[in-house]
Amino acid sequence: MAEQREMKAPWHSGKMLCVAIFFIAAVITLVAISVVQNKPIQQKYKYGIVLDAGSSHTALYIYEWPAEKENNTGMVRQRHYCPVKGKGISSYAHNSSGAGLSLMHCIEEAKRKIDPAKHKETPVYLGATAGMRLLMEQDPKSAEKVLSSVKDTLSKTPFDFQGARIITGQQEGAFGWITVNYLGENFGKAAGTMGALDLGGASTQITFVSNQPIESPDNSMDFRLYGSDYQVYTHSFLCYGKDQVLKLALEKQLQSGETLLQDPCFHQGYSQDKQFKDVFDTPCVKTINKDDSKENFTHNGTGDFAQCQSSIQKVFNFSQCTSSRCSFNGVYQPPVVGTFGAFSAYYFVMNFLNLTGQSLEDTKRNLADYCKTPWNEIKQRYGERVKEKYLSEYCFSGTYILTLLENGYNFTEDTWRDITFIDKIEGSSAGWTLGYMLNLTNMIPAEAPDTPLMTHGGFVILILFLSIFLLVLLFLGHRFLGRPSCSSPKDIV
Ligand SMILES: Nc1ccn([C@@H]2O[C@H](COP(=O)(O)OP(=O)(O)O)[C@@H](O)[C@H]2O)c(=O)n1
Ligand SMILES: [Ca+2]
Repeated sequence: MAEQREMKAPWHSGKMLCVAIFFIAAVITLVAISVVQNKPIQQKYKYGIVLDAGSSHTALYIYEWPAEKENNTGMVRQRHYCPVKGKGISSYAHNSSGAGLSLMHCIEEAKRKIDPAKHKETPVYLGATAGMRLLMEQDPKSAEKVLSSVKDTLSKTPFDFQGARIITGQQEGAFGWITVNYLGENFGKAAGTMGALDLGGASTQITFVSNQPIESPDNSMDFRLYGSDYQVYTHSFLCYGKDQVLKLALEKQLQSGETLLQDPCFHQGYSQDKQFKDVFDTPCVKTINKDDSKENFTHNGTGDFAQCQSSIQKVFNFSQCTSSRCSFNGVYQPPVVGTFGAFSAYYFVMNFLNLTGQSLEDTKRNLADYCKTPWNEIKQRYGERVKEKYLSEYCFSGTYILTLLENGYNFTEDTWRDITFIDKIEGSSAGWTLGYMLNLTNMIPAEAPDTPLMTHGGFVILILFLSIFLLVLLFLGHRFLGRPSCSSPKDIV
C-alpha cells in the first residue's frame, strides 16, 4: 500500500505540473500577443461633436478619445472635419428654417463616420459666435428663430443633443486658449502656457497668462487645471474680425459722401461697383448712409501698404484709457508676454501670403510688395485657386493683421518672434471648439489624474518576467525534486 501511495504522488504532482506549464504557456502567449500589439487588447473609443457656427461659415468637428483615458491631457483628438456648405447661420435671419437645413449634410457625414452603436451616447453641441452676437443685437427675434431652427435639426439626429447657444466673447477666448494648451500638453508643466490669438470674421480674441496682476475683473479668468492655477487675461473685440473691420474701414473712407472710393488696401487696377448697404447694414457701423438717394459706389484700388496701414489705424481709438495701459478702444491690456499661437483667419491669411515665420520687418516689406502688385497680375497668379472676392481682400486682411498685432496689442519687432501662425496641432484644429467640449464633458480635471501604478508596457514586462521566473523554478524543482511527467499513470507503474 505504502508503495502504491508513493507511486500515486508523483503522478498527481506530474499532472499539476502539466497544468501549471500549460497555464504559464498560455499567459506567455497572451502577453506575447499583447506585446506585439503594444496596446491593451480592447481599446474603446468615445466620440463628441461640436458645431462652430461662425459669422462667415459653420463647421462640424468630430473628436475621439480612448474611453479609459479621458482625464489625461492631450488624449482627445480631432477625428473629422466637415465644412457646412454656404454662409454662417446668422445669414439665415430672413429664412430661419434654412439655418437648420444647412447642417444636414454634415450631420449625415457624422452619422457615417461614427459607429452607429455609439450614436446615442455621442454628445453634440453647437456654439455660435460673433455673427449671432451681432444678429442678437440687431434683430433678437430673428436670432431666436435661427437658434430654434438649428436646435430643431440637431435634436432630431440620433446623437445626444446637448444644446445650441451663443457663446460669450470671453468663453470664445478662454476655450481657444484651453485648446492650444491642451493639444500642446502644456498644462501642469513648468514651461508655462501659450497665449491664443483668434481672428474671425466678426470678432477677434486675445488670451494669455500675464506676468502682472490683472487690473480689470472683466478681463480676468481663473482656472485650476491638472494641478496648476492659471490666471488668464482675455478680451474679445466684437466688430474687429476681419470682415467687419473691412466695413469699418470703408465707412471711414466713405464718410464724405463720395461715390468713388480710392482704396490703398486694394490692388491697383481693382474696380468694383458695390452697394452702400453692404457697408452700412451692420450694428458695427454706427453712422448711417447720409445720402440715401445713391445706392452704389465704385471701389477702386491704389495698392499702397503704408497708406492702407494709416487708413486701418483710423478704426482703432487710441486716445482714451482709464487703466494703467490699454490695447485700443479704452480696453485694458497688460503687456504681451510669452509665446503665442495665432490661428483661424490669422493663419489663413498669413499662410496664403507666405508670411509665416519671418521677422516683422521682412513681413512688412513682403506685404508692401504684394499690395503693390497690380490686380491683373494677382488674378493671373492665383485666380484659379481662390475666389475673386477673397483674393481681392488679402492685402487688406494682411495689413489689418499687422496693424492689430503691432499697434493694437503692442507686439514689437522682438515679441513678434514669439508668435506662431498655426492651423493644427497634432492633427487637431486650433480653435475654441475642442476646449468648449472638454469643459462641457468635464474632461479637464482640476487636479492631475492619479498616475496608474504601472503603465501597460510595464505591466506586460512584469508578467513576462514572472512567468519566465516560474518556469525556471518549475524546471529546477523538476530536476532536483523528482521526475514527474505528463505521461499516463500506466506508464509510471
Ligand atoms: N479658408 C478660410 C476659411 C475662413 N477664412 C476667414 O476666416 C474667418 C472666420 O471667421 P468666423 O466665421 O469663424 O467668424 P467669427 O464668428 O469667429 O467672428 C472669416 O473671415 C473667413 O472669411 C479664410 O480667410 N480662409
Ligand atoms: Ca471663429
